[in-house]
Amino acid sequence: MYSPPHAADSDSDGSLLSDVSASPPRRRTPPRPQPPPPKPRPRPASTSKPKPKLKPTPSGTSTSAPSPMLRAAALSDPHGLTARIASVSALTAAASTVSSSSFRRLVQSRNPSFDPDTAFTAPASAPSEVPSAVPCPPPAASDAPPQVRPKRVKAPASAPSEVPSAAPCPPPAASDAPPQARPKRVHPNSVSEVTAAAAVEQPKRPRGGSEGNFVRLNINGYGRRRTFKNAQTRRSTKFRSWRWQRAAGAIPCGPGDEERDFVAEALLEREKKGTSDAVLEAVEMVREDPSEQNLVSLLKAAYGYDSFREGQLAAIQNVVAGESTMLVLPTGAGKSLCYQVPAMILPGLTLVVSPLLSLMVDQLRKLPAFLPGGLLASSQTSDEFHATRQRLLAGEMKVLFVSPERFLNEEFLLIFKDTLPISLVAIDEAHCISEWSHNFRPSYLRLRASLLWRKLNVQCILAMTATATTQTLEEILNALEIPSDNLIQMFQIRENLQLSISTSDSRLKDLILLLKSSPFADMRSIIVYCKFQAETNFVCKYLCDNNITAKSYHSGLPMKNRSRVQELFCSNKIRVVVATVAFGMGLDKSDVEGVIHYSLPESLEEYIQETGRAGRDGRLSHCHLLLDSATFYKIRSLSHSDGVDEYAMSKFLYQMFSSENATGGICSLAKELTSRKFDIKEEVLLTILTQLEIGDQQYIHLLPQFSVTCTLYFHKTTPQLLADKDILIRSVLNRSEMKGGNYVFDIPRIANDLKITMNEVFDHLKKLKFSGEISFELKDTAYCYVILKKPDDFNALSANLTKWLSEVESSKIRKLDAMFALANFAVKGCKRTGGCSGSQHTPCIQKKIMEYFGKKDGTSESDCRTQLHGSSPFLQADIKVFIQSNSFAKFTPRAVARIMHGISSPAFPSATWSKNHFWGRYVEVDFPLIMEAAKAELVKLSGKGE
Ligand SMILES: Nc1ncnc2c1ncn2[C@@H]1O[C@H](COP(=O)(O)OP(=O)(O)OP(=O)(O)O)[C@@H](O)[C@H]1O
Repeated sequence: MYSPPHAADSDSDGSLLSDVSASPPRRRTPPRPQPPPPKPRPRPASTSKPKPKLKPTPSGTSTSAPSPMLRAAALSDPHGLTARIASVSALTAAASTVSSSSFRRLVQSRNPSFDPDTAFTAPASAPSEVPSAVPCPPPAASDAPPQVRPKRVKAPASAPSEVPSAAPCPPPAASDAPPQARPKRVHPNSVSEVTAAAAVEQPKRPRGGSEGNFVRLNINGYGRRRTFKNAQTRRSTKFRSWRWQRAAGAIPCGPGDEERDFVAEALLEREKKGTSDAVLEAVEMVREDPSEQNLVSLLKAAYGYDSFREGQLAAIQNVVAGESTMLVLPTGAGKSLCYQVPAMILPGLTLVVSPLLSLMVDQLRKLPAFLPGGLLASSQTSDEFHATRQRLLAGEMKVLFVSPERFLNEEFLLIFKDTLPISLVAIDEAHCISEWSHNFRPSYLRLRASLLWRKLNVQCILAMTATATTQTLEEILNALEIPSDNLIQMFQIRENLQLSISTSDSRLKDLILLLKSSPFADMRSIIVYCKFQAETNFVCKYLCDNNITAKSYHSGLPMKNRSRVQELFCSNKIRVVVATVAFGMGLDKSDVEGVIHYSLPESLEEYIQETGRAGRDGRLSHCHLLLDSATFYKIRSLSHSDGVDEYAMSKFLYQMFSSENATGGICSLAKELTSRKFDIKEEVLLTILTQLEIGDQQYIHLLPQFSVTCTLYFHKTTPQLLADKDILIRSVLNRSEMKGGNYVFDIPRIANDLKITMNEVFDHLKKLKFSGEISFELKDTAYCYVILKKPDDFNALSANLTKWLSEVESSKIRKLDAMFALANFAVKGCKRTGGCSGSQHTPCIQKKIMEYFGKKDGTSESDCRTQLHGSSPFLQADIKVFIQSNSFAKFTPRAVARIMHGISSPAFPSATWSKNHFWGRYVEVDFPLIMEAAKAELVKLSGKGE
């Protein structure tokens, strides 16, 4: 058996707001060559020829074309800030002075009373160890012993391009520059290497992890050559300019890597399909009269299908008529068609909100050719973002896929303000909006009708999901202000699935047995679902050792490997995929014949969704669940990893709204540090912050996440001299701490001082860096927010929030209990009448599922029958020994209970605590019981201590 799982093992692509990784891990891009910041290098031999140094050209004499940086900046600055700051060449030596003066104008325009000469006290003179524009040592002879290299600073997680060179030397000579980074890789089909190179040189905007763990992709499909195989493709639509532009390389190419290639190919594949006259004519007909007949003609012309499936026509007609609609269709029933067809018909843009990048990429790939699409994710470079924006503004895109986190980004929202009409917002996996759903995501919480109407002027909303209880549906309808009459709901489990369950004391052996006997032995495509990432690898290896070829799939694997597994599976080259829940969303393989649940699903919703991957072609398919109570206890334990104590909540709120944090100013909370300090998981912190923004009383305005701690290195001018010319540097010098001889400061604090945004601070630093004056390093990704109102009653607020979180936790546990109760009923309670026989329980499972989804909170009476052990006679004594033997740690009752259950938490991570003798020892005892026992013991001990 594998060792007890902990948070890091699990994987549910967002199915838990807690212990599991919601989405694929972000892949770090390798550090790129830095434009000016120099590196200390060994002296060249005195005999060697002096190499020409790169000298900045005086601005007045420069005749060269504008730098790529400036060209890109012109595209990329919605506020015109870049243009103002860098109106004179940023490459010139005088650039810092020039940009400083325009920056000064910016600051004064924001803050008319601001007087830079009096706003700050004179900057403290730099301590002697400050590397203030120290002249670079003369080049060393090549055979001389190399000088000690200053320690290289590790690239900050969120801004890989900002790796500073620690030494204050001028830029190195171009010719002898050592290789600083991996050579740039350009997509073989790159349309324009020049523009690709420009993109490479571009310093990047720092990003936090605000959009989940998305990998970085060129999701706009640049860097490939457009081939017109079909003459009809060329002639047709109003979107032609977009295609020609790209073919001509007018749209810059991003640097290619394997992931980009993968997406580019997906887009190419889509475009090859072409557009026909029949489609255009059919669209015109529907615009004139959206009758069933015309819509079916369009369906035939565009997709080749003869008729709509159940629910599709009604949903499409509603949307085309501008009526917001909630659509619940089983997996594989064809929900995508319900936004694609309206996107062809409606005049404006269709925005599709999707929870996972991989899902967006799949959906983008599946868009028909006549629907030009694009994608915006946080992992994109600012070039890619601005290129997409250009296409949007030019009306060259009909469908845009975005992650829910985009709605935090003002720059994104501004694209649509007044100019770009959005005809439809389609929210995929809409159940993520509801905290009562099986897959709640805090970032979905912000998707309210008020935001969509107010900020985006959206004309219609289509919410789509495959599974939702009545309570979840009510919440979605409320949040999106969809009239309940516009709920279109089909039965949630397909009739062609044979469902069976058996108890298992030895799941591995039983799995082998299952796979080697009928009906699974004859199947070509089977998915085995596991709960934890480590489990998938382990099970996969076991299958392979037993001559069953299998591959594992989970979100911890590199994107490339995942795509490969999916590809091989779809082309029937792998028979068995052992996967976490990450496998399946967007998987459109119609002939999966079997689904085996090696681990108990966390809810009936999850069970339906995963079994729904089988038999999408309508043929009889089989789904089997291996039930063991050990897994149930483990998963149930993990459900307690999100809970927060009222005490911790109130301390957290006091810090958020502390007197240092003024109303109206930008505040920040470093994610990792805050999470550890209050022992609250990062996802839960985000949930609390979102709740403070969208609750009855709006306390804060949430900003995108940002790396807020900046370390500054000066290279040319001394800090004081630069501060005289540049008010931002002046503010920095005033607000910095000296660490290791460098200036370290908090970006929000500078932004507040100068009354500008954090992006504006960052843009200005970039300008100075580009002129060779400075380099900088960013770290500490933080939640950023502006306080709108401080709470009047902290205690009441923390009590409310704690109660709400505890209800969410209970709801999650109830869902798991309902799943367990159903499985238990099938194997123990079912009388095997009415069609059930042996381990086959399709009728009774279907009946229970109907009951579950019919009830308001999705639970049934049998849920309470879940038998957790009562307290153990040794519990109290063990807790006492545990606390006493770890007296160095500051325990709360919750922390003790988590350790006894083997649950990792930010302050008590499994890496440290799983070695403890008591780790996971009481996993079968009810969590609240352990908390109570721990509380009693802690009170006793603190009484003795006094
Ligand atoms: N009216 C139709 N006739 C025939 N096939 C259809 C029809 N509508 C959709 N399909 C096909 O059904 C398949 C599944 O569609 P789609 O991916 O949109 O399902 P879905 O409901 O979004 O599934 P999931 O919940 O898994 O994302 C696709 O291959 C699609 O082309």
